[in-house]
Amino acid sequence: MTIKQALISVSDKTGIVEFARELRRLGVTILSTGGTARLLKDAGLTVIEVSDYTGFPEMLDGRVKTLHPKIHAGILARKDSPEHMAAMEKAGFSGIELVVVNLYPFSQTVARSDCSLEEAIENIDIGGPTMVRAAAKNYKSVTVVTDPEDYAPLLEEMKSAGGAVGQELRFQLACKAFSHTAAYDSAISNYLTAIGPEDEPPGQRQAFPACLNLNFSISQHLRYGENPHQQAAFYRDLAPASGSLASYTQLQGKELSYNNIADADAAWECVKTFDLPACVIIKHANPCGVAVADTPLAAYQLAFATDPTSAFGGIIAFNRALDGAAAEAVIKQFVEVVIAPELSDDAKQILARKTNVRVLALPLQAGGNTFDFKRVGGGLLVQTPDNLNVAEAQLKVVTKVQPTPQQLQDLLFAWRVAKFVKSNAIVYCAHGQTLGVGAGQMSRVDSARIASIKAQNAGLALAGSVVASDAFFPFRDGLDVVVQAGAKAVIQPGGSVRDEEVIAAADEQGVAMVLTGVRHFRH
Ligand SMILES: NC(=O)c1ncn([C@@H]2O[C@H](COP(=O)(O)O)[C@@H](O)[C@H]2O)c1NC=O
Repeated sequence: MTIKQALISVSDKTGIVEFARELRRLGVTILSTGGTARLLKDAGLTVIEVSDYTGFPEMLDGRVKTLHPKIHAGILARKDSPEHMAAMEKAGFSGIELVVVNLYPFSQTVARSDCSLEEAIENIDIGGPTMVRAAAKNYKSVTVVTDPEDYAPLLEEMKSAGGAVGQELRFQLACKAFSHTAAYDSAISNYLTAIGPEDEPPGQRQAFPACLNLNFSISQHLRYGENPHQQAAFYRDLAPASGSLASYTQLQGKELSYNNIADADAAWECVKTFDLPACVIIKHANPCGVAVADTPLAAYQLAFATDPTSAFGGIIAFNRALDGAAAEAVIKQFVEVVIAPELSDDAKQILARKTNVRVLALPLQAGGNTFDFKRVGGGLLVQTPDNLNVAEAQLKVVTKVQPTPQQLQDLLFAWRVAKFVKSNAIVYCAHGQTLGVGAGQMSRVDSARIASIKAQNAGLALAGSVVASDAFFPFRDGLDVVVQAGAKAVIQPGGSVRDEEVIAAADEQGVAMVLTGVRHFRH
């Protein structure tokens, strides 16, 4: 479909002058709205103002600019329909073969904490989506562009095809256009259904919209899901939070699997919470070894030592640049995925010896998802993420014995790890290293037993260790198990009806206990 006439009306004016200049070189007539037309004219381009074209001036503060039959008939007329063409001729209208529109910045506007409802409403674009949807519907006759990233490929195609655009690209751009307006309307619906009919101060807004619209775009089709008989795909947020897993760059290795991505996320979120150089090894969504040390190599060696059996086929994440020494150690074990903020050239070369190992580089930045989701039959559970990190000042010592400064440091480390272990979680630690992890048990006392068995299997002594419990001890039995195993200090939320009995048991056995006042269930 050869492009003779284009309509350009954009809020985001990135690259528009250069693009329009190339269109003019290809002999395209340009129709344009107020601000866009001014910009193009100032750049020396010949442009027809939409208001001159329709003979109808913009009105109502720009609420009506392009909403005119001459524009919409030009976009919606089917070139392959003799009836449409005859009707156009009778009306004296000409066709518009290219629509270049991007919308008022609604999401950016409402993201501002001082945005009023009135301002939000004025940033709801009406004429733009109308043209975009019309052009996308009529993609067999019209090309629609909503993203400046598409200017270059479109020009390339037009230049190579004498000013025409093929059906494949027109269809692709139409799909993108409908996704664009869907995401736009989703943002409006999410915003408006989260507030009342009156303009409320932003602080009083409900966090949860009455109608929750989610927009994700496909990042990759996966070979299969959690199991080979399940089909799967990975979708990314349209704008992933900074430093989140979806922003990874894969440097080498086999294609990521569904389980790889889930475990890589757990590893990355966990390792990101540490300030010191840290290493986290994940298996089946649980940390099987975590450590902080002076170097990535030392952190890896300590993390691996926690549970070498489970580390087999694990996902390993670092919060520091991976150097050659650490890479050399890592490739000695069977590893599925290695993640680091960056990798030295040495590390890259060493990992390249194991061509199957997936290596991901991810910017180490703060930021995370706004909501966590869990699908249940016929519904969706939504919550804010568990991004609470307890500080030393918030801890309450409840026993006669006070923890030593070293124990306090280890208790905080153990507490951070416990947050990433499936409940019921029991985590033994010492000197910035996990010694035994009990995960996902239905009873806390069993988790405590399993964690000590695992430490024993790894040849790690628990005498003098500290231990974290992700939620309170409902009875003294769990505490008795960890003390018997050798723990000398315990961190737990408190809040059980039997707290007194549990604290008395700690006093009786001469161990220190600190309460966090918050729990970290993870399911
Ligand atoms: N009302 C209309 O008829 C209308 N037609 C186009 N727009 C929008 O106006 C913006 C461009 O305006 P300008 O060219 O004046 O900078 C674009 O984001 C476009 O989507 C309109 N604005 C809002 O609805």
